[in-house]
Amino acid sequence: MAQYTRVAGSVGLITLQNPPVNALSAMVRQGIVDTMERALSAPEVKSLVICGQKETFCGGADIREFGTKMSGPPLIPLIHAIEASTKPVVAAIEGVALGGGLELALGCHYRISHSKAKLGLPEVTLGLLPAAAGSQRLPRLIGVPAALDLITTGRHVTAAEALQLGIVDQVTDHSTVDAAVKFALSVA
Ligand SMILES: CCCCCCCC/C=C\C=C\CC(=O)SCCNC(=O)CCNC(=O)[C@H](O)C(C)(C)COP(=O)(O)OP(=O)(O)OC[C@H]1O[C@@H](n2cnc3c(N)ncnc32)[C@H](O)[C@@H]1OP(=O)(O)O
Repeated sequence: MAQYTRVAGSVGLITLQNPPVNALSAMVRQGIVDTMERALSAPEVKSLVICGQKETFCGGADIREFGTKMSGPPLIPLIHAIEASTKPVVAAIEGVALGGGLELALGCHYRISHSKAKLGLPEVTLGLLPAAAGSQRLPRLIGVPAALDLITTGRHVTAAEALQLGIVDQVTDHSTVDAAVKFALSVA
């Protein structure tokens, strides 16, 4: 699921909740759809932050759903709706942003990362390719050679490398959610 709260007066905070790594289960995807709708329809909300509970952004597809019947909202339109949002959306990345989790962050307008976070598109290690437009959004963001390296190796990058490549906009050693809320207030 995803929890919705309003912080700092005008920031809608969406917190992914699916232990242990806030993977994109059907319930989490439905939670994102519902909380995005709520935040977008609230006139007092001027910008949004998406984070994960317990200092982990998102580990991607929920491996516990592999081999089960697909249910819940598909990821591609969900991420497109975030990207198309008229209110700026900031991803607050702690722990990991992997696979669909990084694709979700790439659909946000800005990304703030904790210095200890790891980011990557490990789909290739599962015999897959990033299928929620990560293979389009990442090259647009950082260029084709760097994106191809990440997509074809599946390697995880540190926050420092993600900043240098241009995947994230800011790295913090402190509270990532606080930094993202401050950033969201500044771009609203
Ligand atoms: C047909 C139905 C499919 C449903 C698809 C619906 C749509 C989904 C949308 C998009 C799909 C995109 C594709 C992907 O995202 S592919 C990428 C999937 N993610 C991964 O491959 C990450 C795998 N995990 C790891 O690399 C590591 O576990 C890591 C997150 C780095 C954490 O490492 P570490 O700190 O060493 O801890 P553990 O490996 O021991 O893991 C701790 C516990 O977390 C559980 N875990 C890890 N990843 C997932 C996950 N993706 N989903 C659910 N659970 C996950 C792991 O099993 C451990 O659990 P436990 O402590 O109970 O053993």
